[in-house]
Amino acid sequence: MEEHLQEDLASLSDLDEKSLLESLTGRFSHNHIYTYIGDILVAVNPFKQLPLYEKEVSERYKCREKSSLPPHIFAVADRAYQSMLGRLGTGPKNQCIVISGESGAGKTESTKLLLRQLMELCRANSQLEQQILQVNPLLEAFGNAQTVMNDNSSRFGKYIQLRFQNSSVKGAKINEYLLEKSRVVHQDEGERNFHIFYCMLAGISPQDKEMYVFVVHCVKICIDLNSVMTQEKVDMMTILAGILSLGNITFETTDSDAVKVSEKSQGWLKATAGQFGVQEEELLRCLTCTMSVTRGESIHRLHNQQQAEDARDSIAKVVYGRVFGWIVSKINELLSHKLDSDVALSEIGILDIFGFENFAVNRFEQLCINLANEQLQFFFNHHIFLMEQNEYKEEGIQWETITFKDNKPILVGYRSVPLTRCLALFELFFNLQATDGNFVDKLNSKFKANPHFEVVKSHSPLFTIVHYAGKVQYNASGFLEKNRDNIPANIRALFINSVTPLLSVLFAATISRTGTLMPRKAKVCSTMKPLVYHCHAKCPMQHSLAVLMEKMFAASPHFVRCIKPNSSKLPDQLDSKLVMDQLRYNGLLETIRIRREGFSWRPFFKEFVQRCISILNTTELRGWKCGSSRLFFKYWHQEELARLLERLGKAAVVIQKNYHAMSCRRKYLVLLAEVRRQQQAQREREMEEEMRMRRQLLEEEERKRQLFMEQENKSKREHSFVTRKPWAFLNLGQATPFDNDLQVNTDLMKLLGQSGDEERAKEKRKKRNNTIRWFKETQVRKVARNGTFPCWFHGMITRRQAEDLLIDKPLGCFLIRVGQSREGYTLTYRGADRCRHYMIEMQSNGKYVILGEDRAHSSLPDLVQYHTQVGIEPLMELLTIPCGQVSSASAVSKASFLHKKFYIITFS
Ligand SMILES: Nc1ncnc2c1ncn2[C@@H]1O[C@H](COP(=O)(O)OP(=O)(O)OP(=O)(O)O)[C@@H](O)[C@H]1O
Repeated sequence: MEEHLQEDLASLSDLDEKSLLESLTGRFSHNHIYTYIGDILVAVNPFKQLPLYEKEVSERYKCREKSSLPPHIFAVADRAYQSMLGRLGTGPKNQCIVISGESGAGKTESTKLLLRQLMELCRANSQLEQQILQVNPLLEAFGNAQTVMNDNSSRFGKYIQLRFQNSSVKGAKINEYLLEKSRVVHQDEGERNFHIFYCMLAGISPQDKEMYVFVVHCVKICIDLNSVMTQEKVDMMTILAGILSLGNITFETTDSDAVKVSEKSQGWLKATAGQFGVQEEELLRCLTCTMSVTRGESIHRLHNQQQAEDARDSIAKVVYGRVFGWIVSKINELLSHKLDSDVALSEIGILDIFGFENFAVNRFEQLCINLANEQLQFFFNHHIFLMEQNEYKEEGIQWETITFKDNKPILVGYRSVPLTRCLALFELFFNLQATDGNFVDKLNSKFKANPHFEVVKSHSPLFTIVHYAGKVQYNASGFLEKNRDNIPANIRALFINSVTPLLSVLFAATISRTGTLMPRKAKVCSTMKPLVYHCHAKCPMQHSLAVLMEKMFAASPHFVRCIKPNSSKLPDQLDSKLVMDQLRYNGLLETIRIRREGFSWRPFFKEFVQRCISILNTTELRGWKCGSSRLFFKYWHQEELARLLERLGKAAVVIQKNYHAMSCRRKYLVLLAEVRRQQQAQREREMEEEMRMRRQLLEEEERKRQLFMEQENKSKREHSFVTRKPWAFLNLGQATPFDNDLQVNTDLMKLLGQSGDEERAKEKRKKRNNTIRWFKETQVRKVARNGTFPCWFHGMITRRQAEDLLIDKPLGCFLIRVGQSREGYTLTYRGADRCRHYMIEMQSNGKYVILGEDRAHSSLPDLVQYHTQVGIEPLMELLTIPCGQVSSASAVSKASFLHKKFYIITFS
C-alpha cells in the first residue's frame, strides 16, 4: 500500500506533522475516513453518506482481528466488546469509549454507530436493544440544536453505560451533563433553539400557532416511551407550550417606575399561566418581585425591567432543564427495568461530550464545556502518556521520555490555583449576589499566577483561559444574572402547587449531587407561606465530572479522535490548517510516537499467566519487554496473542467435540448391541411359536388324514365292488381341482334346466370348459409346485363356497380360486368385517396382478407371499394364513380334492 494510504499511522516511516497531514489528506481523498494510530481511531467527518455502515460491513467486523480489515468505528466496538468479555488476552473488565473532537467533528454520529454495532454484537434481547437505539431521536429532539458549527449539535454531554451479563445487554443508563439551558431564551445569530420546539410547531395551522394551542398536535412527535403515560405526554407538551408563551411576555415601566407586563403581552401572561396550571396573579408576582425571608420576616423586593426579564428567562430555563432531566430519568427507567441488582454486570461506557468551543462571545456555558474538555484531554494524556511513561520508569524499562502538552495545571494547578476552581468561585459569587465585574476581579486576583489564565485589560468583564486547544476569551457580562437557574423559593412553591401534575412533580423533585433529577411525588404547599429551599447542588458540573472521571479511570479506555475537515460542513474538502490545528491540540503526533515506540498493553504477571502463558513460547513475538511486575507489549502483540488464544480455544473445542463424539459413540454401540440382542431373542421366540403352530397344524392334518383313510377303508369294505380310483377322473379327462365344482355345476345345470333357460346354461358351460382348458394348458405348471397345489389354491369354487370356507377363519386367512366365467383367478380373504374378493388378472407378459394394485408378480405364490408383507389397496389388509382346501367341504369332496391333487402330480 502507498505510504500516504497507510492504515496505521504508527507505522509511518517519516514522522512529522507534514507526513501525518499528508497521510490523513490522502486517505480522506479516497474516502478512507478512518485511520489507526496503534489502538486509537482517528475519524475524519466526511460530511456525506459513505457506503461504510451496511449490514454486511457490520457482519464483517464481528469478532475479527483489527489488522485483517481496514480501520473502522465498528472495529472499535468489537474490540471494546471482546475486551469486556476477556477475549483479548486480558481478563473481563469494564470498558469505556471516549469520543472527542470539536463541535461538528462527528462525535454523536460515531456514538450512534458504536451503539448500533454493539447491539449487533450482542443480539439477545431484541426489544431492549431496539429501545436503546430508539431513545436517541428523543434525546436529540430535546438536547440538540442547530449552531453555527453543526446543524445537529448536541447541547448536552452524555455518558451511555451499557450493562451486560455475559455477552448480552441487560440494561443501559444515560448520564447527561451540562444541558445548555440558556439556549431556551437566547440564540446567537445563525443558531436556533432546541429541535423540539420546531417539531412542535411543524404542521400546525397558523391560527393555532398564534394561540400556541398545539398540545394535541405535539403529542404526535416521536415520544413513545412505554413508561410515559399519555397524561404525562400531554402535560409535557403543555409545559413546553408554556415556555414558549412565557418567552413572549415583555415588560414596561410605569410612570411610577414600577414594572408591569406590557399591554400587548397580557394575553401571553394568561396563556402561560393556563399552560403552567398556575394562578395568573401569582405568576405575575413571581415575575415582578422577589420574596426573601430574613429572620422569619418575608421581604418583597420589586424588580426593575431587567430583573423581571431575567426572572422570566430563569423560569423558562429551569422548567426546560427539569423537563429534560425528567425525560432522561424516564429513559433510564425504561432501559433499566431488566436489571437484577444481585447479578454481576460488565459495562461498556460511551462518552459523547460536546466538543471544544470558541465563539465570538463565549459565556458561562462555553467555560463549562471547555473545562469538561480539559478533563477529557487530561484523561487521554494520563492514559497515553503519563501512566504509560511512569510505568516504564517504575518497572525499569529503558525509555526515552516523550514530551506532550500537559494540561494538568489547568485542572489541578501547579503552585497556583487550578482553573476548575473558577466554577466554584462562580457559585460562591452567585450566592453572594455579586456583580459580574466583582467576579472577574476576583478571578484575576486568584488565578493571575496560573500560566493558563490571562488578565484582560478592558472595561468589560473579560478574562482569557489558555486551553489545551487554544486561547478562549470569556465575557462575564450577565454571567451571574443570566445563570440564575436556582430559582427563588416563591417560584418553586408556585410550580409545586401547579394543577398540571407533571410540573408539580418536576418541582418537588430533588437534584442529586451530580445534577440528576430525582422525581418524587409533590406535596402541596401554600404559596403564601414563604419557603426556603436548600439547593444541594447549585453547580453540580464539577461533582458530576468527578464522578464520571472516577468511572472512566476504573475502566479500560478506547479512544476515538474525531476531526472536522472544514468549517463549512462540506464534503470532499479538507482545510489543512484547520485539520493541523486539531491534530496539534489533540497531541496526535506525540500519540503516534508513543504508540510506535511504546508498549500500550502492560499486563501484570498474574493476569498474563492466567490467560496467555500457555502460548507465549509458541509465538514468535519480538520486541516485548519484561518489567519487575508487568510485561510490556506493543499494541499489535495483544492482537497476535488474542489470535493464538482464539486458535487454542478453537482447538480445545475440537478436542472436546471429538472426545464427546467418541464417548457418545461408545455408549451408542453398547445400546445398539443390547437392542439387537433383544430383537434377536424376540425373533427366536416368534419363530418357536410359529414352528409350534405349524407342528400343530400338521398334526391336525395328519389326524384328519387318518380319519379320512379310516372312513375310506370303511367305505371300501362296505362297497367292495366299487373301487373309485383317482384314474376315474382321468377317464373323464378333466380330473383337475375344478372337479370340486362338478356337483355345484350339476346343481346349477338342474336349476338352469328347471328355469328352462337352456341357452344361457349352455353358454355358461362353454365358458367354464374354456376356463378349465385354459387352466390345464397354461396354468397347471405355474401354480403347482413339485406336482402339488399350494394349500390356498381351491380350484373353481364359487364365491359363496369361498365365503363359507372362510367364515370362521382368522383375519387375513385367504384362498385363491379360478374364475368361473373368465380366464383368471380371484383372491378371497377374511377381511375385518366381511370376506373380500379381488380379481387377479394375467398380464400379456404372463405376470399376475391384483386389479387396482401397481405391482405384478411372476407367479401366484409370489403374489401371495408379497401380500403377506404389504397390505392390499385400498384397505391395506394383509394376507395371514392360507385356508386349507378341506376345511369346510364335505368328507367326500375333501377326499376327491386329495385325489385330484394326487392325480395332478401324476398328470404333470
Ligand atoms: N460518519 C459520518 N458519515 C456521514 N456524515 C457524518 C459522519 N459523521 C458526522 N457526519 C455529519 O456531520 C454532522 C455533525 O456530526 P455530529 O453531530 O456527530 O458532530 P458532533 O461532533 O457530535 O458535534 P457537537 O459537538 O456539536 O454535537 C452530522 O450531522 C452529519 O451530517
